[in-house]
Amino acid sequence: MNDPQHTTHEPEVHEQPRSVQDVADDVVARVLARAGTALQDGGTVHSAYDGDQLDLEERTSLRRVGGLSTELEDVTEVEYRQLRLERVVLVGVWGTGTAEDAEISLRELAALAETAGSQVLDGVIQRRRTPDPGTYLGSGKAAELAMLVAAVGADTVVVDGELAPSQRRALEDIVRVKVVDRTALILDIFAQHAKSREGKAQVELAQLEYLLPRLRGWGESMSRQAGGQVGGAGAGMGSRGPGETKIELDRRRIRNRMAKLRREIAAMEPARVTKRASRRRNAIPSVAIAGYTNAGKSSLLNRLTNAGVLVENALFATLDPTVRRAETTDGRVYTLADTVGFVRALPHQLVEAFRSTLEEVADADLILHVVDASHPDPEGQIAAVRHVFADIPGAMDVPEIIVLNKADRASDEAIARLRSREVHSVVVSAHTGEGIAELQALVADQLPRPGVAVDVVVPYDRGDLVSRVHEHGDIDHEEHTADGTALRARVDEALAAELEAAAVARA
Ligand SMILES: Nc1nc2c(ncn2[C@@H]2O[C@H](COP(=O)(O)OP(=O)(O)OP(=O)(O)O)[C@@H](O)[C@H]2O)c(=O)[nH]1
Repeated sequence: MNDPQHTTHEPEVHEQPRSVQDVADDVVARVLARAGTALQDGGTVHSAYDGDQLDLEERTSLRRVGGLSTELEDVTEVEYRQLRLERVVLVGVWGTGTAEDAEISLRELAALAETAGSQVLDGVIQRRRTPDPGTYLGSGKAAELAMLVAAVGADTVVVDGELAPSQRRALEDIVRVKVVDRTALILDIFAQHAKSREGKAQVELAQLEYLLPRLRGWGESMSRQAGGQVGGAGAGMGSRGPGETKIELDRRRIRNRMAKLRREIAAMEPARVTKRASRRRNAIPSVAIAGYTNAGKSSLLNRLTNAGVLVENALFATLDPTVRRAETTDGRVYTLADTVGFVRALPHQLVEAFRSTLEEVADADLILHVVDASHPDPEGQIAAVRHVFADIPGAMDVPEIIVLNKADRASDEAIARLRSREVHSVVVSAHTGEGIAELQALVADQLPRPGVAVDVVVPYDRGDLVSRVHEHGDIDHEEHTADGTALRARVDEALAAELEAAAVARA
C-alpha cells in the first residue's frame, strides 16, 4: 500500500550542474511530498504545510524561484510560478448552441490561456449533450486527446468548463499531463493582475474558495503522477490521498486564512465607501465604464479623460477600479470609474470576491457599457455582462448607454444589427476618436442635473461658493453687482442651503 505522505518524490540525480529551475523542481516535489497536499490552480501550485518543516536551503530556493509567503498565520504557501502552463491544448464540450458558439468560446479560452502566458498548440471540441461525469470527455475522445497531447508535446490541457475534482483526476490519468479548468485559469490571470492590497486579498480569497473542496484531489493527483502510476478513477482512490486528519488540518488552516482575508477586506472597505459617500455628498455625478474584457474600457477612459491608464491587448488588464475626474461638454464635473472586465461564465468565486468593486456599477448614475463591435459575437458578450449586472443589487436600475466601440474595425452590418437591437447606443472608436463627441453629448444629457433652483447674490468674500456652483451646478445667469455675484442656477440641496445662508439679503 502506498504511504501517501512519503511517495516517490525522490529528487532525480543530475550529473550536470543544475539550473535554478531544476533545484526548484526538486524542492517543490519534496515539499509537496511532505505536505501531502498540493493545491494547484492555473500556473500556481500552492502547498499548505507547516513553514518550520522547511530547511534553510529549501526556503531560499523557493524564495528565488517563486516567492514564499511567510506572512500567513499558521500556514506557509508556496507560490510556484515556474510551473506555469506553457504548451497547452484546449478542450471544449458543447451540448447546446451552434458550432460557431463552440468556436467562439474556444477562441476566448485561447485568449485567456495566452493572457496567462501560455502557448496554445491546438484545440479540440467534442459535441455531446453533457460532459461525461467520469472523464469529462467521452472515452474515445479522451484517448484521442492523449495522442494529440503526446504528438504536439503539450504539458497542459485546459478544459473550457469547470471540472469536478474527480473528473480532473480521471482525465489527468488518461492524458498524463496537468489538466486545468477554465475557472482555475481565470483565477490565475486575476492573481497575476491584482495590484492593490484589496485586489490581491480578494483574488486570494476567491482562489482559496475554489481550492478548498479540491484539497484531496490535488494531493492524490500529484503523488500519483510523480510516482508514475496510472489507474482508473473510482473507488479506492481516496486511500492514496493524504490522511483524513491531514486534510482536515489543512482545511482548517485554509479556512483560518480565508477568515483573516475576509477581515482584512472588510477593514479596507470603509476607505472606499467613505470616498464614494463623499462623492455622493458633494453630489458629483458618477459614470461607471463596464464591459466585456478587451472591449476597450481603458482606452475609452483615456479618451474621455486623458488619464494614461494601461491599455493592453490582454484580458483583464484592469482589475482594480480606477476612478478619474471628467467634465461634461457643458463644464460639469463627474467621476468616471473603470471596472473589472467581464467574461462569459465569470467564476462565481470572483463575482463574490469582486462584489464590492462591482458595486461601483450599482452606485453609478450612468453605466457606459462598452462593447467590441468588431467581435464575432458582441451580443453574447452583452448578455454575459448583463448576466453579472443581474447579480449585483441595484445595477439593473442604473441607466445604461451601449457604447459600440472599435467602429474603425467593425463591419457595417454588425453595427447596423447592434444599433437596431440596442436603442440607447452610440458608435465610437476609442482609437480614431470617431463618435466620442456624440458620446460626450449623451453623457452630458443623461447625467442627473442638480435639482434646486437658486437666485442669490453671493458676497465677494465667498468666492469659494461661486466656484462650487461653477463646478457642480448648472448656471443660467451670472452677474457682478455692487453687493456680490448674482447667480441664477440649479444646484444640489446641500449647496443650495449654503448659498441661501451666505446670500446677501436683497431689498
Ligand atoms: N481597433 C481598435 N482597437 C481598440 C479600440 N479600443 C480599444 N482597442 C484595443 O483593444 C484592446 C483592449 O483595450 P483595453 O482598453 O485594454 O480594453 P479593456 O476593456 O479595458 O480590457 P480589460 O482590462 O481586459 O477588461 C487593446 O489592444 C486596444 O488597443 C478601438 O476603438 N479600435
